Amino acid sequence: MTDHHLLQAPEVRALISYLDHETAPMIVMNTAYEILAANTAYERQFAVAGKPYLGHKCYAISHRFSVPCDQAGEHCPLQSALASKAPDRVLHIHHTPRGPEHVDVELRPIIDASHRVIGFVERLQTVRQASARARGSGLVGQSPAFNRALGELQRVAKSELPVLLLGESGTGKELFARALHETSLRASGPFVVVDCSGLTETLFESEVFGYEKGAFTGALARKAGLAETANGGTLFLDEIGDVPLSMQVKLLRLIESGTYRRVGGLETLQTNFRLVTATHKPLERMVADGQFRQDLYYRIAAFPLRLPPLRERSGDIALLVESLLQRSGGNATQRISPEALTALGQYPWPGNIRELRNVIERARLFADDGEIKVAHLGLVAPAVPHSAAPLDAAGFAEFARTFAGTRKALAAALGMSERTVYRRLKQAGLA
Ligand SMILES: Nc1ncnc2c1ncn2[C@@H]1O[C@H](COP(=O)(O)OP(=O)(O)OP(=O)(O)O)[C@@H](O)[C@H]1O
Repeated sequence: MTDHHLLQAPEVRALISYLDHETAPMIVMNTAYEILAANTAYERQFAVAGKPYLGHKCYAISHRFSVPCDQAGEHCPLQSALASKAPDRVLHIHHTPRGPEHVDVELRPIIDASHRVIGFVERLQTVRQASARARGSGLVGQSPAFNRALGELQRVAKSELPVLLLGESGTGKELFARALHETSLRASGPFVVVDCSGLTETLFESEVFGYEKGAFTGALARKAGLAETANGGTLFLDEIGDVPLSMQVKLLRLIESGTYRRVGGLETLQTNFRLVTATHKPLERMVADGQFRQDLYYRIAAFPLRLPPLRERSGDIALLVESLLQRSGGNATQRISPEALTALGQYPWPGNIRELRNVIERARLFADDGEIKVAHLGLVAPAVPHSAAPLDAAGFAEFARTFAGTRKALAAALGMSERTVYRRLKQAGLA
């Protein structure tokens, strides 16, 4: 059902031959969502052998949907480009010959002489800084909450705007900061991390600004500060909310003018970095309470990017667990039982991914037969909330037999009273 009329228009044929020399994968579509043409880069990266795509709907090819994205709960760039007659951009997960991948999609309408949209050119760019498949390192995720954060990261990365990452502890702020750097135009420059928590005023100053020989006892040689090391790259100030008030003014000057002085030095030095900061603290409230300078706050908060806590992206837990199991230091053949995965999905994760990592690393030590079971997780309530289907006698006995904690912990994990647990243990012949 290819739109031959459009395809044969000389302008479109010229366009197709032009696109073929583009290094980015590109396709031409009509307003009925059908792929009319693709360039060589698309063919190479996205075409599946033996699976034709010409004349097929974009949503069927890229998403295996039977309806357009907007009817499947996702944003459809074609719909909005059609309505606005202007380009639209979105981050989607596409099926590729390699499996699901994050793809940055930009769609431009082709408009005819009477101002009608007659087709589109779509440019697809695979996002390499995050994976929608299990991977032993780096950012992984594919839940809507994760995709939203990643989409924002893609938007801001290529600008020079300072980014403020907001998220609870263990939500991956450092990984996001690194991904931002790697996506930015400074990717070939250094990525320098300063952990501002627990640094005293003097330590902060000498770490960030460096010092001259003899600036203080023990300063035996001149030392470059991290602001200097970050020249040409990205400076990531983690836990910016912990920077002492007295240091905030020096930091502000550094950020505003790129100038600073080493401790004990007279010379004003110049550096040039992209600033990324992160905090789990309520900075706005700290500004209101006088604990954080307002001018510094405005300076760093140009682009606040909220990282979702794990409980808002529980759809990613299986993917994260699989990724953690691929990490070195353990037995790569280990698996997780479906029940254990369900229990992980119901736990609230106050410590986020860091806590998940610790739970999995600990559980691996107990999984003698290669399978991580609920009891190995050591989760305390509400791992199995009251709303979950009650365990039958066999399920209860299996759970109780393999549970590593005390009877009290068992009761908590099952959301039962200790008396009920005792009664059921007796019934199962376990007490
Ligand atoms: N999306 C993700 N995919 C894979 N691993 C992740 C992801 N997010 C976080 N992690 C892992 O979780 C752990 C915590 O991440 P990270 O240190 O970046 O968190 P953080 O928010 O900076 O924590 P804190 O605020 O406590 O410093 C790390 O082991 C990291 O590799």
